[in-house]
Amino acid sequence: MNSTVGQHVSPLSLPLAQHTVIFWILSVTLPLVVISYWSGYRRIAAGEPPLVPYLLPWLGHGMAFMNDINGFTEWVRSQHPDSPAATVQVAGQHLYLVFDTKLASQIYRRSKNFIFDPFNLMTWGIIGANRSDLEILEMGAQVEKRTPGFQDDGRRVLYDLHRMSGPALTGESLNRLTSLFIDTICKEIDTTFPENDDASYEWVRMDLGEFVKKTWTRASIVALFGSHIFTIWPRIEDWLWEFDEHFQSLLTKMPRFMLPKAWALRDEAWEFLEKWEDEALAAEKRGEIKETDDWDPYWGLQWVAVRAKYLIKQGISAKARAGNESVFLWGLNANTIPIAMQVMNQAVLSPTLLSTLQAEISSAQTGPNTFNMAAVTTAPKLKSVLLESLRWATASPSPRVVREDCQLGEYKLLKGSMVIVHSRTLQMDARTWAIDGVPGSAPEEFWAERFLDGDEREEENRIEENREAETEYAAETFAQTQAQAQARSETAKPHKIVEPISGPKSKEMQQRMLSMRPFGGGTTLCPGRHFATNEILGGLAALLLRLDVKIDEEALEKNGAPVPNLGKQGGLFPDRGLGVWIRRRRV
Ligand code: HEM
Repeated sequence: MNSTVGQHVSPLSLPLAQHTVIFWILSVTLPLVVISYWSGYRRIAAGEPPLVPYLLPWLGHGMAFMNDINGFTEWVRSQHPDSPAATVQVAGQHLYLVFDTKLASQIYRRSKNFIFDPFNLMTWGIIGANRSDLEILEMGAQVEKRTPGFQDDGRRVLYDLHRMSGPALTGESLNRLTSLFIDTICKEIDTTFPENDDASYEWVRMDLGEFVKKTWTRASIVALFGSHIFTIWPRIEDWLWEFDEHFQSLLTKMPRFMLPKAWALRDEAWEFLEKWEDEALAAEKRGEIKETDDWDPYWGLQWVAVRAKYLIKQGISAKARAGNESVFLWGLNANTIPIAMQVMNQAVLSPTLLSTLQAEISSAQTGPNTFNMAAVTTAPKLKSVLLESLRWATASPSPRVVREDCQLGEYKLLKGSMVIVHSRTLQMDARTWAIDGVPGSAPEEFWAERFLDGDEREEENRIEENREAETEYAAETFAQTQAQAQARSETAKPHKIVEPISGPKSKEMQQRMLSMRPFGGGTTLCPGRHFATNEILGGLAALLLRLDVKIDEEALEKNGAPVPNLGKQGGLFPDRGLGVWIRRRRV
């Protein structure tokens, strides 16, 4: 046999030129690898969380981290299964991955030292803020070090935007937003399955996830950004999901020739969102929008108009405003819609679960097609399915920068390093979630009954953390005393709107709830969580009151049941379609 394929080739049999190349490669890289190992271990300061070894000097675990945060964090956890935190090296910096619920809570509470604003400013820079915008945005922002020549004229844009969202997404404004959303869902369903058309009552085959994705996306855009935006930007829904695929890569700040699609999507958003704002302002000038309107087709929800006009007044450029709207538009959908798809899939995958949920919806019904939202969102089984979907299918990494050297539990954390609480690691820890003798309770399983015990205490814990963090944030932003800042935070404190759902909570459940972090915590605790709950469970109720849905058994057998696709952050999409039969329900 002449072929050398599969045969061992001795290095000695290589030509001299190749020997020389190998010699040089080895003499350059080997010392680097050795130094990197040696210095890597030594560079860890006394008391820092244990360092995970790495090969490439400076870059460290950077590539693995950027390529697959979820897989990488899971791998780090497997290297340090009993450690509350671990250190990894990313682009010359230490990054602490936190796996312990108590440490996570400390990070969220101590908002003065574990700061989020550097990420906020970085995102603004990527989506269009110019130098002057960044100077304005830095005023009052919590940063590790100030830009040279920094001046503060008292503007507080990041803080003000942050404080506006709480009131807009709770109370009366939340109710209005929810009804706009549910009305659009109902209209969309009525358009696809008209009530007075016999054909609507025949079974048709569909992919359930795609139907939910399309309908829910349209409804949330209409509710928040109005209906006129679809005329200006007919491709908006396609843009949204393409941007979702590419946003992460923009954070690497690689040049356009390396990320042409990602930058083109950002530019597309600039073009149409600038136009959206111009046309809304023009409609206002023409007197088509009254100041008292809480929603209009041009701006959408009043809060969105108020935010946009606030940014104009603060001197933020048109591109930065458009970029900011694009990230908002993306963020509010990219988390919620995948979870809505997961909830819907799980509801129909088990006929027993489906009929229990239908029974809960029936008892919340107020008319043939209407229901009481509070009764739906607090019904035990519906709530448990939502919480289980959030546990099973979110990967929300909350990043912070360490502002000063500090002690966190048993560890010393160094100034300038990054900390990440990766919700998924907590939500998938078998020691927290698996129950002896209950095989279905393994964390990788979707178990609809897992949260029947309730979640009231969880919401209280979050609000407590949030209040502490807000007080620190306000104290610093306005250079106030702790007492003044507390008074400011109290006036804008989040509403407690989650009701107890099924009696007292067991100790075990309270412990597990501390490991639920789909909505982050502290100052950045998601203010949209109540609206997300209404979108997902209210949307499910609206759909099940209008439509009969049953699984396409043949397709399920062929394709298998969907599981979360770990390829992104935040809400995780199902990894495959779910074929179902749908028809209009006879009432
Ligand atoms: C299931 C759905 C959702 C999930 C899992 C989710 C998750 C999160 C997380 C993890 C954060 C904190 C980010 C961090 O600390 O790094 C966050 C912040 C935020 N979310 Fe959500 N979110 C959801 C839905 C929504 C919706 C529907 C809205 C708006 C209508 C919204 C608006 C916001 C805003 C404005 C912030 C920034 C808060 C601040 O820094 O002031 N979210 N979300």
